Amino acid sequence: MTDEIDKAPHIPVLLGAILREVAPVSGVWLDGTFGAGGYARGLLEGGADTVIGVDRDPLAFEMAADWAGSYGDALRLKEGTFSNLDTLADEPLDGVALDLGVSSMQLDLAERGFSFMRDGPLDMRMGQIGVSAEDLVNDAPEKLLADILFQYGEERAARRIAKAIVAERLKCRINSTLQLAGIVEKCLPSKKPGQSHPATRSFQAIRIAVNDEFGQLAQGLMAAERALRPGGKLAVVTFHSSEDRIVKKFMSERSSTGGGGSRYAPEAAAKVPGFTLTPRKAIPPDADEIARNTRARSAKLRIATRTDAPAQPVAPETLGLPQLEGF
Ligand SMILES: C[S@@+](CC[C@H](N)C(=O)[O-])C[C@H]1O[C@@H](n2cnc3c(N)ncnc32)[C@H](O)[C@@H]1O
Repeated sequence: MTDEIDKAPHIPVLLGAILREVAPVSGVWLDGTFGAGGYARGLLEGGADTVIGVDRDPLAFEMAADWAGSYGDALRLKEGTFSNLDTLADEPLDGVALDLGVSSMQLDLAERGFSFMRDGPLDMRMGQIGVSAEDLVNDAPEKLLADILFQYGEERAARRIAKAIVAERLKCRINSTLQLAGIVEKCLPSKKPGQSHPATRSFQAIRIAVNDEFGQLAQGLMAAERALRPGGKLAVVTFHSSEDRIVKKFMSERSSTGGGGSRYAPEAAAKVPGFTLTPRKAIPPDADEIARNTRARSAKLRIATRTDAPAQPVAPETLGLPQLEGF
């Protein structure tokens, strides 16, 4: 099955910027999105003593089998989700890196069902457990489908597409990627040159729902706060605005002192920041990186440095996580 994977080397996004910003790299890092191993290798070559490579997709480790051993004990691979990354590390961490989304290996394999360009079963699960895209598309109530398309894909035609999906599934089960892409395409004006494929936002939304990507991210950021030692670095690369909003809100909430108590509201205790923002703003890829790798176009890197304050959970509302009724 792995023959379908494009043999062109995977180009890790914003890895150079991470290595530059956190320099000198040292100690134990956890790469929570191992994928093709680009970050893990970069961190090891850049000075990390150990990298714990985590991925929810066992394919990532299958694909690394021919090179991972050359790093000996310095590279430890663990199948799992980064939402509980603190339980996957045995020692306080010097760094956590997250490079969100799907890998090109996953997109390349038609049978994984991520791509509207390749016909395959409507699966979209990064790990091989849980509800698939086929289950969601055929069983979810119309309102929930519309909410998913709107909230997770920012798809303005969400209601129209959800209605078309429900009409189609009354006739036959929707079970292939091209079948779903066709339904979406019929609801939208045809693609003009330079525009993305009409099904892009719907596929993104359904993938995010199937893999609970926003919930994973929120939990993963809190788990990183628990796992990092004082001075440890949290580096997160996102690819769309909803993901970046969650990271930005988390980092801003956990790096603020929140005004603290005042004579009018003495009960509002000052917050003790778990991170400082280093740097304060998101780092985009430079023109060279975008020219080399179009996937980097929409990427943003945010980095925060752990303080010695105890870790504190952050409520989902504070992070602006969409609350979907019935999901
Ligand atoms: C964009 S790729 C990472 C590419 C990697 N940085 C590299 O340079 O090769 C994202 C990877 O993260 C994995 N992933 C996504 N969400 C995850 C989660 N919540 N827990 C663990 N792995 C996850 C996916 O399965 C995929 O392999």
